[in-house]
Amino acid sequence: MMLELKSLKKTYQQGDEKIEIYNDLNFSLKEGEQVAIMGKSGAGKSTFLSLVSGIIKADSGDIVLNNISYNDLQENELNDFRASNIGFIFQNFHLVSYLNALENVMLPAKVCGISNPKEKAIELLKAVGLEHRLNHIPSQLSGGEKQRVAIARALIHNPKIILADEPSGNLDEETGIAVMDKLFELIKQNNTTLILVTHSKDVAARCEKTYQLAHGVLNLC
Ligand SMILES: Nc1ncnc2c1ncn2[C@@H]1O[C@H](COP(=O)(O)OP(=O)(O)OP(=O)(O)O)[C@@H](O)[C@H]1O
Repeated sequence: MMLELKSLKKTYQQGDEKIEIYNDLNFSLKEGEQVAIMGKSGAGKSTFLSLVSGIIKADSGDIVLNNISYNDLQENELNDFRASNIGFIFQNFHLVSYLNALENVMLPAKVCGISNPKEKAIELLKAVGLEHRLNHIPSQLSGGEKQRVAIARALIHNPKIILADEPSGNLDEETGIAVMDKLFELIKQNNTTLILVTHSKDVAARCEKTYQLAHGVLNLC
C-alpha cells in the first residue's frame, strides 16, 4: 500500500467541549489510485487531508506514506517529507499574490531543489494552456487560470500524491470541467495518486473510487 491510515483518532477542543471527528479511522490507498471523498459539511473531509499532509497531528494512530511512518518523523523532517512528496490544490488556489504564474509554479521545485525549475514550470504552464500568461500575477488572472496555475504548481516536483480540496468549487461549471479535464489528463500521464475532496458527484465520478465520510468512518460507495 502506498498510503495507510491506521486507527486514527482526532478530536478538536472547542472551548470546554471536545469534538470527536474520528475515533478509529482506517484507510488505505494503492499507488496511482484516484479516490474521491464525499460527505456532509463538517464530516471531517478537510481534517482528513490535513492529517494526510501532516499539517495537523492525530491524537493517536499512525499514517504511513511510502513506507514512512509519520510517528517516526520530527516536525522538521515531516515538513521536508511533505514538501517533496505531496502536492496540494485548494479551492481558493492559495497562490502567492506578488509572484507571477511562472514564479508560483516554480516555488515547490525550488523548495525541493529540483533541477531546471524554470523549464519544467514553462512546460507545465504550456500543458495547462497558459503559455501566454507566464508573467501575470494572480490578480491579473481569471479564476480558471488561477486554478490551472495551482494544478501546474502541484505537479512540478513530481509528488507521489496530490491532495485536492474542492478544486473546482469556485469555478463556473464549464471552466470547472475544463480544469478537471486538465488535472486528470496530467495525473494519468504521470501515474500520480490523488485524493480529491468534493461535493460534486460529477467530479467524484472521474475517480476510480468514491468514499463517503460519515460518523468518522469512510465507506466505499
Ligand atoms: N481547528 C479546529 N478547531 C476546532 N474545531 C475544528 C477545527 N477544524 C475543524 N473543526 C471542526 O471539525 C469538524 C470537521 O471539520 P472539517 O473542516 O474537516 O469538515 P469538512 O467535512 O471538510 O466540512 P466542509 O465540507 O464544510 O468543508 C467541523 O465541525 C469543524 O467545525
